[in-house]
Amino acid sequence: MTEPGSAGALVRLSAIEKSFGAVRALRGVDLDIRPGECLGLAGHNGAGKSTLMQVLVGNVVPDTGTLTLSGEDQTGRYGVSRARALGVRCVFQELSLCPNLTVAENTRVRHGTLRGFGWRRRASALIRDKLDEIFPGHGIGPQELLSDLALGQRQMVEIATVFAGDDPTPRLVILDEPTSSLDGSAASQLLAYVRGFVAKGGSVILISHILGEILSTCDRIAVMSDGRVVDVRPASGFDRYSLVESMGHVVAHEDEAAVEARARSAAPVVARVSSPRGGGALEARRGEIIGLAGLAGHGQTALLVLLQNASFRGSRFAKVEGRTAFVAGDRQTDGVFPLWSIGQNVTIRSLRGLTRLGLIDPARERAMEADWQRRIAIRTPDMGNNILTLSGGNQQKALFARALGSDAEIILMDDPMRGVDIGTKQEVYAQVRTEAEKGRTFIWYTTEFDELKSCDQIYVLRTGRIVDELPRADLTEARILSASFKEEAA
Ligand SMILES: Nc1ncnc2c1ncn2[C@@H]1O[C@H](COP(=O)(O)OP(=O)(O)OP(=O)(O)O)[C@@H](O)[C@H]1O
Repeated sequence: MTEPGSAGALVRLSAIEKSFGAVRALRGVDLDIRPGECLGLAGHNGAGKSTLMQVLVGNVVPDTGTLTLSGEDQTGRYGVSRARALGVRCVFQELSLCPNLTVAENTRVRHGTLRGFGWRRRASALIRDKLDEIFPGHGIGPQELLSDLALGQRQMVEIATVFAGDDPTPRLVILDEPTSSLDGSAASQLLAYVRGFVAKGGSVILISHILGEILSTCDRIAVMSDGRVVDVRPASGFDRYSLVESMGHVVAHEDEAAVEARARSAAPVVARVSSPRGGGALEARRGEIIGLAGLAGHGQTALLVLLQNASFRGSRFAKVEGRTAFVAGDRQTDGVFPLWSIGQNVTIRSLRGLTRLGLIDPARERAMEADWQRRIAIRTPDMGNNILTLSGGNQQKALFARALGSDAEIILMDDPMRGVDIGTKQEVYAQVRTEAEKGRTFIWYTTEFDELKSCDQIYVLRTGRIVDELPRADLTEARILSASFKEEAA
């Protein structure tokens, strides 16, 4: 689908095909990227977006097709170092920095020219300046260990290392779901920076499941489905609904997606956290969907972990009445068992209920796997495949299936919709609501404001304390932002 008027393309991909065993990830992709433009790339989980980007950065060699950069055919001689030398850089969906190195050391790993006497000082200055430029007020020190940073901060470092340096100057930067673990404020900072970068002649490919940011930031949008580019238009030619339609989904209007505001039920309290660090207390009643909001890294994950631990060992600060399951947001570190199959990853939390005569019954295990593959649309030809053969969003679905399919009465969700496509999100929201109506309780940390509309009661955290509590009926973005920033504004 090469468009007219694309003669000056920086990159041209033509008829690109790639299969992984039986899976045809790319089925003849044609796409141009122009200098000075931000191209949005949208599509369902498993559509082939990340695979296409892996071709662009030289990690994956296509089976057939051609890649042209600045008019020069790269076929047969393209790889990671050539891509880098030509100014192609990428922020991957799964963060790729080394957790046991500092921010500055990670910068050194990415930038080979930072060698010789004084490299540490130069690396620190390079990353500090870029972080200051993209994310003013970030609060990250170059000598901090990556493993000590919150997920959102790690993502900021990853983004800053990719834009930093001129060895050579980045010409095309691919951002694969860059805002998925950033809070709204950091996400806006990044998108403003992207606009500035393309205004100076750089090119950006922005992959995101958050359609608002694609629509507001990109000049053109390409939609992928089942390994093909099925639509390319100027961003002004799409709105939220036509974009979702072109991805092959039917979108619910926001009002339908939101939970109807209702008075707080008189059901028994099943989870209680007493005034962490001197703030307000949290109470969750049976059948409620509780939202946790606030800037990323302000204690929401710690609160969920406290509840999870309290359900096993008890705690002075939290009381939990019932079995819990945890849906991790940081799937790489806390979610998937990387050596196991997709099916094993789904059933692990439910094995006790799948036994016969004290042994795991393989037939019941397979039945549960098949049931959840269907219910949550995990795209794979075989649930026996390794979990890492799934696209990022499909891995996240498997983690949902693990929790929802378990016997847990309280589901703790740590910003779990990262990377999940819009169609699946709507299905999961509906399932959460149905399960809550049946009496399950959800405590749900989210960095997406729209997801708070699915909650009954919302708590805002700042510096580890609960600083505001509001029912769904009082939810406004202004109120969440004001509670999140009050101290800084004072
Ligand atoms: N290394 C691999 N081995 C086997 N299958 C793979 C591999 N990498 C990708 N796939 C498959 O290729 C297809 C495309 O995956 P890809 O990650 O490109 O999708 P995506 O559009 O980026 O999805 P998401 O939005 O979930 O990130 C999927 O069916 C995935 O399971």
